[in-house]
Amino acid sequence: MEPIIKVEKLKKSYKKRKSKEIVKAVDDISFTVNKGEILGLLGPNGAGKTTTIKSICGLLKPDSGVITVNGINNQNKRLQALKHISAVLEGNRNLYWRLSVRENLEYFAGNRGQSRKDVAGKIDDLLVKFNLKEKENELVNRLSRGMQQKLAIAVAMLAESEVILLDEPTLGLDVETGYEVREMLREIVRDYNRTIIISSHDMDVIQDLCDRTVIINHGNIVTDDKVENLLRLFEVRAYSITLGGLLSEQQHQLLLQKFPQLEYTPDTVQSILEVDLTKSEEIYDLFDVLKLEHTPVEAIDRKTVNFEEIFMRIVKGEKQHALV
Ligand SMILES: Nc1ncnc2c1ncn2[C@@H]1O[C@H](COP(=O)(O)OP(=O)(O)OP(=O)(O)O)[C@@H](O)[C@H]1O
Repeated sequence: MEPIIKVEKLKKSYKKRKSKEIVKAVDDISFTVNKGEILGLLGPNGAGKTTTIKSICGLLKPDSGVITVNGINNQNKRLQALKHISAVLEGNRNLYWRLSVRENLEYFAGNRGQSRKDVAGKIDDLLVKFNLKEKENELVNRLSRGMQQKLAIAVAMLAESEVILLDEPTLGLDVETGYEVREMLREIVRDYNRTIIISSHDMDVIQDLCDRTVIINHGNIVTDDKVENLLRLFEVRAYSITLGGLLSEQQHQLLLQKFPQLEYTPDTVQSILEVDLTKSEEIYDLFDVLKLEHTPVEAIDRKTVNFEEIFMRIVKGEKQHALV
C-alpha cells in the first residue's frame, strides 16, 4: 500500500508556564498512513494525540522530525502540503456562527476556490447524508453541538482533500448524537474514498471505523497494529475457568507466580479463574497446579474481550508481554 502521510521521528516539547518544567508531549514517534486507510490515534489524556494531529496539519511546528503529505514536506512546502488535508479539530469547529448551515458550506467552498454553482449538488448530497437538510437555513449558533459537529465534518468533506483529520469527533456529544456521528463517519468511509485519521477516546469509534490503530502513551507509540489483530491476539489468550470448589492458598500463590495477571473469584461451590495465556500450552501449567489438590475443573471458556479492555492492557504495558 502507498503511504500518503509519513511521520518520521516527530518530537515536540512544551515548557510549562509556571513551573518551567519541560513536557515531552511527543517523543520521537514515527508512523505512516496509507491511502484510503482509516487510522485511529488512541491514547489516554495527555498522551500526545492532539500534538501529533496539529503537527500533521501544520498548526504546530515540531522541535524535530519530518512530516510529508503525498511526499510534500509540510514545513518546507506548507501550503502545498496542506492542500491535501482538511481537519476538524476538537473545540474549534471551523464554522461561522452567524451564517446558516448552507451558507457555511458555500463560504468554505468559495474559500477553496470552488464556485457556488459547481458545489451546489455536492452540498445537497452532504446535507442529506448528514441529516442537515431540514436545518439548511438555520444559523449555526442555533444548532445543537452534535449538529455543529456534523456540519464541521461536512465542511471538511466538501473540501475534497484526500486526507481528513478528525480530533475527538464524538467528544462531548450525548450518547445518541455520538452514535449518529459514528454512523455518519461509517458512511463517509464507505462512500467516499478518503484517508482518515481519527484521534479519539471513544473505543467504539476506533473499533467500528478504523483499520489500524496507533496507540500513544507518554509521547511514545506503544502499538501500531490492525484493530482485528489486536482483538484476535487478546481474545485468543483470555480464558475463564470454572472450578468446582476453592483453591488452597498454596495453589493460589503458585498460580500468581506463573500468571501475575490472574484474577480469582473464590466461591465454595463454583470459583472462577480468569487468566491470559501467552501460549495455549500454558494451560497445562495451570492444570498441574489444580491437580495438586485434585481441584475439579467444570468448564473452560474463551473470554470475550472488548476493545476498551484491550486498550487499557496495552497502555499498561501488557502488549509487550503478549508478543514475547
Ligand atoms: N501549549 C501547551 N503548553 C504546555 N503543555 C502542553 C501544551 N499543549 C499540550 N501540552 C502537554 O503536552 C502533553 C500532550 O498533550 P496533547 O494535548 O498532545 O495530548 P492528548 O493526547 O491530545 O491529550 P487529550 O486527550 O487530553 O487531549 C500533555 O502533558 C499536555 O499537558
